[in-house]
Amino acid sequence: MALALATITPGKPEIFAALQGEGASIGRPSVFVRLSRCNLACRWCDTAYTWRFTGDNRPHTDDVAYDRGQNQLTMDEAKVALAIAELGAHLPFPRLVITGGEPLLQGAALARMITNLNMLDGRDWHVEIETNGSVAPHAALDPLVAQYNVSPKLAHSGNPAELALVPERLTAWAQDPRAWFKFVLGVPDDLDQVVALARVYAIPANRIFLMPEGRDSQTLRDKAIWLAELCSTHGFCFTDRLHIHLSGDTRGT
Ligand SMILES: Nc1nc2[nH]cc(C(=O)O)c2c(=O)[nH]1
Ligand code: SF4
Ligand SMILES: [Mg+2]
Repeated sequence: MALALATITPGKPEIFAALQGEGASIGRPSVFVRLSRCNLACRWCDTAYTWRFTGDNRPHTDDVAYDRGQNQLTMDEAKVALAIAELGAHLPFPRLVITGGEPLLQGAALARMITNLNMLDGRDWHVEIETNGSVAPHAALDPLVAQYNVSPKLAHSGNPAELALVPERLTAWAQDPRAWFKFVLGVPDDLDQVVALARVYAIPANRIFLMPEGRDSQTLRDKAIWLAELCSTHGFCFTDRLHIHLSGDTRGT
């Protein structure tokens, strides 16, 4: 059985070790696996190579169409588990961040992969899933997940709200203590939507992170100035994008 993964270079799966760069676990040493495919299409998506394949003309700031054969790789679940175990063998607290794309589109295969990983490693990995929050986790996957990093997409993403903001899902995440919310803001006015969602779905403010939208260090610094101020005023948490400051917008980091 297989997973569709993103690639670092053609033929090389995007599985790597790095510090978690965003959110509640920022700075923690982790192994990452990036899955291919997404159900949304954000204009400013920094991983459009996971979904914007040739023939997909949905709007994106880069307007690049990616060759599927070069940017997507089908890999046996057992081999994915082995690659993760090798990269994490030295970690005293094994943490796996599963990202994408939208990883919850491959929930059943992920459940098998994680079960395999825990068995072959002999330790129970702390699994975090980065999700856009519009897809329900597969029943077999959910008990294997310690943390959901839920990033619902606001209007500036360009997605229709009925695709990006699914009421039953937002209600469920708000009630799940494993779920941390991470809202990407482009301009200060985007905050109004966060405040409205937090109110409608009763999302606790101490589980809400605001993150600047940007793919280079200077943009993040510029936006951090007003975003940090908004966090202080409204009682939300701030998160930077550590990996962008360290490595720029680079695959496998
Ligand atoms: N270091 C690092 N941390 C991350 N946290 C979330 C990431 C993502 O792309 O979802 C990411 C990533 O791509 N790299
Ligand atoms: S939900 Fe995430 S992976 Fe999908 S298009 Fe938006 S930013 Fe990209
Ligand atoms: Mg990212």
